[in-house]
Amino acid sequence: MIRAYSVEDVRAAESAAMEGLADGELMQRAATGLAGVARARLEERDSDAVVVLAGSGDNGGDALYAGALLAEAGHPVVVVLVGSRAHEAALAAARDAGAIVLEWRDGAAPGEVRTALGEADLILDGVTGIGGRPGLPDHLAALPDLVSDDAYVIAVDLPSGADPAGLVASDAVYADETVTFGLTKPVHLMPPTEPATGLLTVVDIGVPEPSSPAVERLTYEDVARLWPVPTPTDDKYSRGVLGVVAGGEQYTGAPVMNVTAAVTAGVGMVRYVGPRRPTDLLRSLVPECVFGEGRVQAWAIGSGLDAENADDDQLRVVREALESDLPVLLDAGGLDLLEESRSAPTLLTPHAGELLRLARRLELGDLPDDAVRRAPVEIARRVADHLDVTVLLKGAVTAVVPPSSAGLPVRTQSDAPAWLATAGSGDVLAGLAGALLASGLSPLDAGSVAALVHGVAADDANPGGPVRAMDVAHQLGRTVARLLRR
Ligand SMILES: NC(=O)C1=CN([C@@H]2O[C@H](COP(=O)(O)OP(=O)(O)OC[C@H]3O[C@@H](n4cnc5c(N)ncnc54)[C@H](O)[C@@H]3O)[C@@H](O)[C@H]2O)[C@@H](O)CC1
Repeated sequence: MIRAYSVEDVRAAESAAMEGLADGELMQRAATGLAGVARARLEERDSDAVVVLAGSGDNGGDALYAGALLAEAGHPVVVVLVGSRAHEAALAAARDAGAIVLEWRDGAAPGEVRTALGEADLILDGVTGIGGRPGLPDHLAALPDLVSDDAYVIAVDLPSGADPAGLVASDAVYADETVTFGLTKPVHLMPPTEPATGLLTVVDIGVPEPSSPAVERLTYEDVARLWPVPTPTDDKYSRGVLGVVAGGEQYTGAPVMNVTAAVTAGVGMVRYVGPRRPTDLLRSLVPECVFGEGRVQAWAIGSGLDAENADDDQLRVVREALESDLPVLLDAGGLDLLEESRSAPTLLTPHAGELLRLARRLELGDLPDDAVRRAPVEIARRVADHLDVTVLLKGAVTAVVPPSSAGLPVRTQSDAPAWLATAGSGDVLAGLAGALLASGLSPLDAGSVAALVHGVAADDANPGGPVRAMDVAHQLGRTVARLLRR
């Protein structure tokens, strides 16, 4: 498990670590680790010229001390001071080591700064760290255009401009790599900010780990730990029966993908409830599936289901499922059918548009069109709290957000190649997560394990290339086996 801690917890842990250490010791450790990574990247890339962007705070201090170490090692270093102040001792160290010092404190970039940025092989971005407000200072808006495409950008602690809490989207430096100190922070793992982080490298500076993370990310080991592996005494019922209510006469593909995914992921049995055409199709395509009502351990409801034109039988079964004490997953059209909170485990799997529609239907505050893009986890949290459900918000970084009442951290996963953004992949995810709910996992575990396995299976199905949803569904069993074997 990868764990990230809130800025307050990071600051408290750093203060605890500083007790008994000489003044500035942690910053020296941070700068030494940062300079070590920077030197390795310069060497790997057979390159030389370094530019240090240094802001007003301690993040600028880290960057300046690292710049001093790189200059001492013989690299040409240009320091660009971009804040109203600079860390004095660190700046003196950089000067003493031979760095050239330029200023770009406001307005357009001076010519010599443009030249330095255009010629840099490696840039250390030390504008803001965990003390940063979201967004770049106005005068740095043009920064991305001034950086050569060939330069390797290392963000110091976090990409400047990105919200340290990872809650809101903003202008930020997009780094190739982020070197963070001691602890991972939410900015590195959350949907609106992770894309700016690049490769994440954690340098140990001796900061103790706080007790409760704000964000978690599952690794392959966690999948091996959480996956419901059958024992010799299991049978198809004890392994979990998933009921699927999906599709209709017009939408026949979604149930095929739900059911194929659940069967391939190894659920004990799947029962499908739906009208004639999807039923006939499933009979020929997924012979393992059984049809009609019966006992189930969880429901996956809503993929390809048009709530307004749904079959009466389907609507009745959905009503009964929602009133039952069984776990329910609601996807796509199923999201329109949830009116109130239920006491049993419930997992919603919207994409951004569906989450916005749902939050608006529930009248959860002022919600402009870009609300979910700007603050995805906050909007998911509003829905989770209002309905007391877990919300899995699908995206390049998928967030699984439990209700605040659960007292659990958000989980985020970014295992999927961009190729997975294709019609039907959400139906596969719903079938997979539903299978895990049926085998007894909590909504948080089912959602996060499903998100990881879904993403890895997409890559396994066709590494580095396009992938169709059905291929992901067919790949699931082999990917699970691979992850369990590790
Ligand atoms: N506290 C510690 O023990 C350690 C801190 N370290 C470094 O210290 C950093 C935190 O330092 P600070 O608390 O000084 O905070 P920062 O260096 O992140 O930034 C604070 C400064 O930037 C300005 N600022 C913030 N947002 C801005 C924006 N959007 N536009 C323009 N200016 C903005 C603030 O007014 C302030 O002057 C960490 O990220 C890390 O890099 C490391 O040296 C390791 C040890």
